[in-house]
Amino acid sequence: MRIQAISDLGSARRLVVKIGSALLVEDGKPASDRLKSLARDLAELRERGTEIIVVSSGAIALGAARLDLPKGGRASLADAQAAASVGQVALAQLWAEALGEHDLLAAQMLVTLGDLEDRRRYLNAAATIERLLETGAVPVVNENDSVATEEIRFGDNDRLAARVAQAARADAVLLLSDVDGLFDRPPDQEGAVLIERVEGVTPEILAMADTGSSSGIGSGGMASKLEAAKIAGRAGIMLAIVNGTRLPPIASAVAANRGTVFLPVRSDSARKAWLGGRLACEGALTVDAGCVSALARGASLLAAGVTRVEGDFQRGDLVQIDGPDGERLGQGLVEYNAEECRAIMGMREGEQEAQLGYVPRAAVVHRDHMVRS
Ligand SMILES: Nc1ncnc2c1ncn2[C@@H]1O[C@H](COP(=O)(O)OP(=O)(O)O)[C@@H](O)[C@H]1O
Ligand SMILES: N[C@@H](CCC(=O)OP(=O)(O)O)C(=O)O
Repeated sequence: MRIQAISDLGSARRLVVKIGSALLVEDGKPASDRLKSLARDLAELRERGTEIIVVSSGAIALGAARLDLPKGGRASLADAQAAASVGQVALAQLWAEALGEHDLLAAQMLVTLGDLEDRRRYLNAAATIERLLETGAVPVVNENDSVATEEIRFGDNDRLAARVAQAARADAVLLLSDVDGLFDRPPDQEGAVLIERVEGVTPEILAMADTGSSSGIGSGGMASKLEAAKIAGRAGIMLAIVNGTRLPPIASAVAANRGTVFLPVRSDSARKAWLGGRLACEGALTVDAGCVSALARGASLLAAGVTRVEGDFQRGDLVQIDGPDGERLGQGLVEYNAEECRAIMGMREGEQEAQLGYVPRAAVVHRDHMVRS
């Protein structure tokens, strides 16, 4: 069944539920009533046949309090990593107890960006989730903050939740936040209006989100939720943002049918969805206007159309593809390393072999390994 509305969520075959720090941690302590109420909601969904995967924030907020470290953006990376190490133990214990009250077994999965960027590791994570669900356990996922560095981390569990939903082939992602959904401007501004339904995360939609978290605890903000909606949408997965402050968090939101629903506008193949949801480009190729038209027709990216090469990437790495004005056109797996790309850019096929020293490949980025933004 395609999930088209918040009121449909109870019919989802497989649902990823993400809960932010601002809901789970209050003044450095667990919001126990809310966690217990959420666990009851999840147990009821399970009873009715929905498989559940939880993505839970809160490790840094809990750990920072226990270590008496600065919270939010003021914390250093080392502080955040130390806090996450301490907080994750507490967070896992809280989930084990809350789900255990309903005879549900919590299964902790800590993932790094690389676990979902690398295709082999992505499929490995997908297999683990599948096996856990088969056993009846409830995967409780968080970023492995204690080892994530600035450059290679999700940094927010919204996009992580969308990537987990892709890997798990879920029907929907539910982001529980401290706001009713996406408003046409930051909700504290005069006249802000709730956007109830979005089909396609356009630049206009992205512009509505003021980055950063209002709670000062969370790190995702609305911008990361919109990026998450784009990632989910590529895989044909609906994403909803609802207010999780009311108890019971999910049942209240489903009954009210209030929030923002992002409906998928395409359904790439599983591999293309994985490729489109990748977040870590190792370089960028700028192409000319002729190439922009060719890519729009579904062609591969040829060296003749490349006007600029940025980064120091290897063959097989993910690179961003930009138009002449810097607009992001898409991303894909590059067939040459950066040095070779610089050597053959702008050249027709016949000129390339002399530069490469071997017969050139069909394209710089083949259309089968490319997704458009
Ligand atoms: N256009 C917008 N619509 C809704 N919320 C917005 C918007 N722009 C900024 N925000 C802020 O984003 C916050 C939600 O993000 P965040 O605090 O990270 O929550 P979470 O802990 O769920 O990730 C809201 O509390 C709100 O103040
Ligand atoms: N991995 C981090 C959560 C990062 C995050 O996305 O937080 P939030 O914006 O509160 O959902 C933690 O456990 O604290």
